[in-house]
Amino acid sequence: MDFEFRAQQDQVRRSVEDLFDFQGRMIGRGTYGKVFKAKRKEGNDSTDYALKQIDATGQSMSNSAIREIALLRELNHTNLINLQRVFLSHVDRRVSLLFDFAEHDLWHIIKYHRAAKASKKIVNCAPGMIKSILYQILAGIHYLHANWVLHRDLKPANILLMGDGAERGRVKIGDMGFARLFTAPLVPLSKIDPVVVTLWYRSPELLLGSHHHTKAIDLWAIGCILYELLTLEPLFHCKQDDIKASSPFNRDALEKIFQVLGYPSDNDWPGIKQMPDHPRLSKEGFRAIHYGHCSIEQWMKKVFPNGHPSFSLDLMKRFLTFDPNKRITAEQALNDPFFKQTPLPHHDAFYGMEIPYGKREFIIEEEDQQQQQQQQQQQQQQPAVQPAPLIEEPSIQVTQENCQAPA
Ligand SMILES: Cc1ccc(-n2nc(C(C)(C)C)cc2NC(=O)NCCO)cc1
Repeated sequence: MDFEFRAQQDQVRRSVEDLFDFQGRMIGRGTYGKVFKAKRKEGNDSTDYALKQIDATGQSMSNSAIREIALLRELNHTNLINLQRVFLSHVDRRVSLLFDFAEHDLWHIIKYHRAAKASKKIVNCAPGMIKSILYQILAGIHYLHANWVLHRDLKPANILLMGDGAERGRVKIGDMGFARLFTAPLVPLSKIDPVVVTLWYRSPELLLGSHHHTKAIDLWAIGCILYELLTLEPLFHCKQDDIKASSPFNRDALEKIFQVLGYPSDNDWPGIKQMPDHPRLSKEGFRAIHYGHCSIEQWMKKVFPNGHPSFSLDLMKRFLTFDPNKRITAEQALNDPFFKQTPLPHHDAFYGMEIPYGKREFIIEEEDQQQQQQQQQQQQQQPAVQPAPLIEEPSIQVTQENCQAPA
């Protein structure tokens, strides 16, 4: 290495700390890094950025950083998160990725509407909001699939939406890689298991041990997200006990899918018998007869006895098709008549409404928490405050009474 040239470069090269202010403004933490809300220190650029700091000390971390940079620099679509710049710091072996900052995401938006429903607070949403969000998700995923890129972990937390500004209401699909992106600020980050993943959006072929990740896997997840946007409840809500150790076969997740869709017949999914874990279905006591009365029509009739003004059950069924080879593609979904009916999808999903959702909250680092708690104790001479429990979604059975999803 030309150490003299490198020393010269280091002199002129400005570090991310020189250029951006982000200390104490962490908005996410996960398997390989932290994400901060950052602002330029100089000039009159008042834009907010998301700064992802990856500790590339370990081999796997630097491999994931390389993979992320290599992928994102090849992608360019209005509905995908945009990698603006990369900073490499030799000193602390840290990689910093600068992204557009998205104020909102579907995890928070759904949580907001659930809380409003629970407290019987009416929230005015534009009639076409869900349709616009769905259309933009499909547009972003269609672009990924057209470039032979699969997402593999679509879920509400990975569907970002821009706040007020030039791209107001624009969906930006990301991959936050956070098992629990947002926690109660008082929970020490070290208590969060970064590996726990949610099964709620996982397709039946993956649950039956398929080793082939396909585009259809992403479309199943979109069907689950659509349902959750409409009802504010996860469609296939199942216990998330120790998923790390278990095989892809998850009894609870499959049980929930069969309860909603019924048990797949050989005609529904001829290829089910070739699934690696198909033999476990009968061993684990699954019988078609147990689900004879179950179907998505029955399920939706229970949830929306009078139908729902802004969605198409046919389209929902096309996403939630057992056989991945029969499942709708992103391109077919974008061309569905649903998107040609008023209200038409809009590039601003919040078009025609005020944005009621709060701004992102900063996550307090564990050491800061301890410092804060010590200060609180000193002030109050009270016993140590126990960390608040993780925010877990309470599961409530969706009924017509409590199902007032955003229109
Ligand atoms: C290792 C790795 C982590 C994340 C990504 N990734 N992939 C995408 C898609 C949705 C455009 C495909 C986006 C990202 N990365 C991010 O969204 N990064 C922002 C905060 O983590 C890729 C690779």
